[in-house]
Amino acid sequence: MTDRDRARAWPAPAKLNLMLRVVGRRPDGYHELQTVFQFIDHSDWLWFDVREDGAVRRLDAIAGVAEDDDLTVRAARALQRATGCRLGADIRCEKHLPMGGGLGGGSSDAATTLVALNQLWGTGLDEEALSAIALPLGADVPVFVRGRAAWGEGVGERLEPVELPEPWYLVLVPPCSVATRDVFCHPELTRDSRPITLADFLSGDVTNDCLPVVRREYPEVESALDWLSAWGGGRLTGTGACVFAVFDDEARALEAFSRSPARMQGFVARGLNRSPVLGRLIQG
Ligand SMILES: C[C@](O)(CO)[C@H](O)COP(=O)(O)OP(=O)(O)OC[C@H]1O[C@@H](n2ccc(N)nc2=O)[C@H](O)[C@@H]1O
Ligand SMILES: Nc1ncnc2c1ncn2[C@@H]1O[C@H](COP(=O)(O)OP(=O)(O)OP(=O)(O)O)[C@@H](O)[C@H]1O
Repeated sequence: MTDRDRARAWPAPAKLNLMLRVVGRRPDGYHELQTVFQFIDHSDWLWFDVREDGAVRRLDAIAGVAEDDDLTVRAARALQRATGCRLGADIRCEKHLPMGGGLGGGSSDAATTLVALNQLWGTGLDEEALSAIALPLGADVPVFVRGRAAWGEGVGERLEPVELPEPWYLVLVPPCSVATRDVFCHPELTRDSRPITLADFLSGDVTNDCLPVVRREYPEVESALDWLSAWGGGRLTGTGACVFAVFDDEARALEAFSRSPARMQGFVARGLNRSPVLGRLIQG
């Protein structure tokens, strides 16, 4: 990335679900969850050039995702529809976050697009209005728009900001992709967990109800979790495939990563209670 590119780039950070309980199912098939979201400083990067002709174009292809299905393009068009804005955009996206990884990469790309174009187009929507456009794009998009670590309920749209420790995480990316829909459709998914409180989570209840199903269906996830057990235990983010372990300092996380088997992809990242998108927004 050149210095000029870096100055104009917008981050789309990953999230981790530090716990995930499935506490019910709505009539439309969506699942009622309890979860805790925290951002990490590992991001996709996006660039926007405003167009006067109203067209929305994606300049970098993403394998397996058609331009009209791309969440950045859908987000830009949703913002145009909601505001009547006649401007368009050329959108570039440098992907670093794995797809189907449970890191929310596509959702974060969509949220950054909403926040950035709201500023660049001068459409002036507040956080509440942007979140309302975000939810139909995906259950994870609102938390990225709001940009604060949160306790989430409903399908993830009822969000309460939380201040958490900001430890270091070793995130392993198993060589498989997990479709969120497949996990939520699985006959053996536990759907009636007892709801807990934030205090329960803070005192150590970090269950992810998707784990037993994902562990069984994806041996690659199981072996990453087994390997992390030597480092205090691994957790699944969202519906996977990524798993993570928590460390007090970066050096120890890097040491663990350096000892992981060669076939294990991954990275070390810091937990963040504020999304870097908020900082980029202030910068203009
Ligand atoms: C698992 C999480 O990542 C936790 O943060 C999210 O709940 C998933 O969010 P997402 O990837 O934005 O999910 P969406 O794109 O809205 O939904 C994908 C599919 O997963 C299922 N789905 C998703 C979320 C939810 N609470 N219940 C569901 O049953 C639905 O079948 C849906 O068709
Ligand atoms: N810009 C985009 N980046 C990534 N995926 C996209 C994008 N646009 C659409 N998609 C689609 O969204 C799907 C989910 O991608 P995403 O990166 O959000 O996975 P994920 O991290 O597992 O999501 P989640 O944690 O929200 O379940 C992809 O498989 C792809 O088909």
